[in-house]
Amino acid sequence: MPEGAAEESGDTVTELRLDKVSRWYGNVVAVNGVSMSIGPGVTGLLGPNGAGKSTLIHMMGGFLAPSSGTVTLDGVPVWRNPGVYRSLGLVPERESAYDFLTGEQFILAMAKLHKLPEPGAAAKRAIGLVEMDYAADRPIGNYSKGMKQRIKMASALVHDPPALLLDEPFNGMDPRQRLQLMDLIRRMAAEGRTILFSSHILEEVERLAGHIEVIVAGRHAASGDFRRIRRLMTDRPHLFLVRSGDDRRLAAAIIADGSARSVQLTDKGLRVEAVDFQRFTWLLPRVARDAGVRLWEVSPSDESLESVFSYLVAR
Ligand SMILES: Nc1ncnc2c1ncn2[C@@H]1O[C@H](COP(=O)(O)OP(=O)(O)OP(=O)(O)O)[C@@H](O)[C@H]1O
Repeated sequence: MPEGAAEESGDTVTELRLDKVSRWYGNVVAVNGVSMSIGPGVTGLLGPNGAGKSTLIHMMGGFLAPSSGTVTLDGVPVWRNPGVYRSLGLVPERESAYDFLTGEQFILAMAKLHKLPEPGAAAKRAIGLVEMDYAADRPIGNYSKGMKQRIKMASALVHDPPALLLDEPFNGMDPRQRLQLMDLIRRMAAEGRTILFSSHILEEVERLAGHIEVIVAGRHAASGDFRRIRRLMTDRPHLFLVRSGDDRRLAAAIIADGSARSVQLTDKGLRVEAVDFQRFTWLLPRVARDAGVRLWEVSPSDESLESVFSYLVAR
C-alpha cells in the first residue's frame, strides 16, 4: 500500500511492533529479546506474575526505554517521541493517586494535558464512553475498584487514540465489573482500535482476546488464538509431585490405571509424569479414592515452561 493511503481512505490500521526488545534492571532481566507485532482487535498478553508484562507494556507505551531493541508504532519509534502519545492510551495497573479529584476533573485535566481543542467536550465524551456520567462529579476516592478502572480507561481514551494498552485491567474486579469492562473493551476494538491487555489468567484472555501472546520469565513463549495456546499448554507431559497417605499403594493404582507415563517413588513423594494435564488432574482423585488412599498434595514439580503453563491452565 502506498504511504498515507490507509489514512486517506480513513481506514487506518495501527500496528505496534517489537523488535528483539530487552529490558534489564541491574542484574534482573525483566524482558529478554521479545519480538512481536500487535494489530487491530484485542490481543491478550498472558503470563504469570513477574513474567515481564508490565515492563513490556510500559515500553510499548513509550514510558520506559528498552535496554536494547526497538518498539515502533506504525514504523515510528515510541521512545523519546512525544508525538506518539497522541496515538496511544495506557492504563497502568496501579491505582491513580488523584483520589481528591472528581472523575470529571481528572479527565478534564488529562484532556488539557493533551492540549485538546475542546477539553470539556472531549472529557464528557470519554466519560460517556465508559458509562461513568452518573458518578462524574464524585471524588475518585469514593469509587469502587471497577469504577476506578473505568475512569482510568476514560483518561486513556480522552484523546481518542487508535491504540490502547491495559495492564491487568481486571485485577480485583468482581464478576459483574469484569463483564462490563469486557464489553467496553470489545466495543473499543469493534471501532477498529488496536488493544493489548495483560493478564495472568488464561480464562480471562480466552474470553476476550482474538489473539494471545504468551510471555514466561521475560521471554516470548508462544502466540496464536486461544485454541492453539490451550493445546500448547495441555498436549505435553507434565511432572507432578504427589504426596498421599500411602504413596506405594497410590503408585500401583496410578500405574494400573494408565493415566501417567511414569511414576517414581521418591523420599519427597511420588514423581508422576502425566500425559494429559487435564485428564490426570481429573482422574487422580478418583484413582486415589478407589484405592482407599488419602491425597495430601498435588503440585507441579518443575520450574519449566510446561509447569508454568499447566499452572496457568489450572487457575
Ligand atoms: N523497577 C524495577 N527494578 C528492579 N526490578 C524490576 C523493576 N520492575 C520490574 N522488575 C522485575 O522485572 C521482572 C518483571 O516484572 P514485571 O512487573 O514487568 O512483570 P509482570 O509480568 O508485569 O508481573 P506482575 O503482574 O506481577 O506485575 C520481575 O522480576 C520484577 O521483579
